[in-house]
Amino acid sequence: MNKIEHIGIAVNDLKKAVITYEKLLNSPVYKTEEVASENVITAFLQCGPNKIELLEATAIDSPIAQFIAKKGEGIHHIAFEVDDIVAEMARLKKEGFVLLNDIPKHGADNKWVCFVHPKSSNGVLVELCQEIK
Ligand SMILES: CC[C@@H](C(=O)O)C(=O)SCCNC(=O)CCNC(=O)[C@H](O)C(C)(C)COP(=O)(O)OP(=O)(O)OC[C@H]1O[C@@H](n2cnc3c(N)ncnc32)[C@H](O)[C@@H]1OP(=O)(O)O
Ligand SMILES: [Co+2]
Repeated sequence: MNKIEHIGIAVNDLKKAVITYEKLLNSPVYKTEEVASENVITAFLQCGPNKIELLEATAIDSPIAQFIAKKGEGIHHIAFEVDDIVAEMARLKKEGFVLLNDIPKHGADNKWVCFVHPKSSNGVLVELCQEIK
């Protein structure tokens, strides 16, 4: 894995969270994008070399709605950049990690993504991201 690609934060109200994080980071949102397959709407901010992804649920069965119902707003996942997501998925599967999708899914910000179950990674939901070229 190359580096942390983004940190995902689950929020109740994206518009309000954008105002808060733009003030906090002193940096504007550079992209908002709905990902219908995940039932989320996202907003991205840059903080130096790092990215923050704010996520609001667009449906009650969204993973974000379920997370907030159980744990409240907060850090939802850490995403790591990889060069070859299929190879990395195979490596992690062989190491015994539980992958939440068998083939890469289309994520936000022009990425292929795959999730690792938080029970496999000490209570942290991990996302693998590969840029779509
Ligand atoms: C916008 C696209 C993309 C991007 O490009 O960046 C995204 O980031 S999309 C983000 C939203 N999508 C996802 O999260 C997809 C993957 N997530 C899932 O498949 C599920 O949310 C889950 C992780 C399997 C949890 O679903 P749930 O129905 O609750 O599953 P389980 O019953 O198997 O497990 C429950 C267990 O896990 C704890 N949990 C749930 N979510 C998280 C989390 N984000 N971080 C840490 N722990 C989490 C939950 O509290 C339960 O724990 P126990 O109560 O102790 O059993
Ligand atoms: Co993400």
